[in-house]
Amino acid sequence: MDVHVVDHPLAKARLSTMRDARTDSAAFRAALHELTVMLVYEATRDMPVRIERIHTPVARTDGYALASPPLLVPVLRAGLGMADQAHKLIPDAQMGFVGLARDEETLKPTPYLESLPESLAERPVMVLDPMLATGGSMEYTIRLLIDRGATDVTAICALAAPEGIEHLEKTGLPLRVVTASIDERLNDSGFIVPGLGDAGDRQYGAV
Ligand SMILES: O=P(O)(O)OC[C@H]1O[C@H](OP(=O)(O)OP(=O)(O)O)[C@H](O)[C@@H]1O
Ligand SMILES: O=c1cc[nH]c(=O)[nH]1
Ligand SMILES: [Mg+2]
Repeated sequence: MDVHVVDHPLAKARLSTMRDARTDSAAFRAALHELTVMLVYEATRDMPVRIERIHTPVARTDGYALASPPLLVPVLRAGLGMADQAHKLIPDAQMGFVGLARDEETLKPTPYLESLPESLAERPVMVLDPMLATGGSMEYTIRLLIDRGATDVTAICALAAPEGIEHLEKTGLPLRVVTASIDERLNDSGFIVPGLGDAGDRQYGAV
């Protein structure tokens, strides 16, 4: 599995704002928006482009666009905070939605929403979820996509736990992960350490 850590001072700065317990919801959402732009920018770096001739006011030249804009799939709730920014960068993208809530005791994802195109054959997919902890929610989401024929899946996460990366690696699922940090570990409650707390609660309030 290819894991790409976006090790950039500006990404680190946004992530630090998100980590800081003094950051309020509005500032947390703003930092996640900006970090998402950086992560999606890096994740799309090697995507194939379509070239067509265009006219500038001065001359003819090559114009570029993504050959196959990805399907964006935010994982609710926390991934919603990445959806608009990713969509602004890739306006031609379609969007699907998956809703999962992790059980606090078992740490297993409980699905409550699935809105995806029937076939994803030949379509790149970008899953948006700020947190990759045990990896259970990401594995569940990836399996939904693969069941629909997806073969080119990238998970975009603000941060990840080593345990979650290892778990996904062991599944053998075809997947690429782009993240701003691989943190130290998970604690006994399944939270990432040092992490940033509950990414859904920090954006939208506790449920
Ligand atoms: O890797 P895992 O151990 O599965 O944990 C990661 C999941 O936990 C968070 O969602 P949560 O279940 O808290 O739902 P929320 O976004 O509604 O807060 C996060 O956004 C991931 O989806
Ligand atoms: O640290 C964590 C782990 C899972 N989900 C979160 O929102 N935060
Ligand atoms: Mg949550």
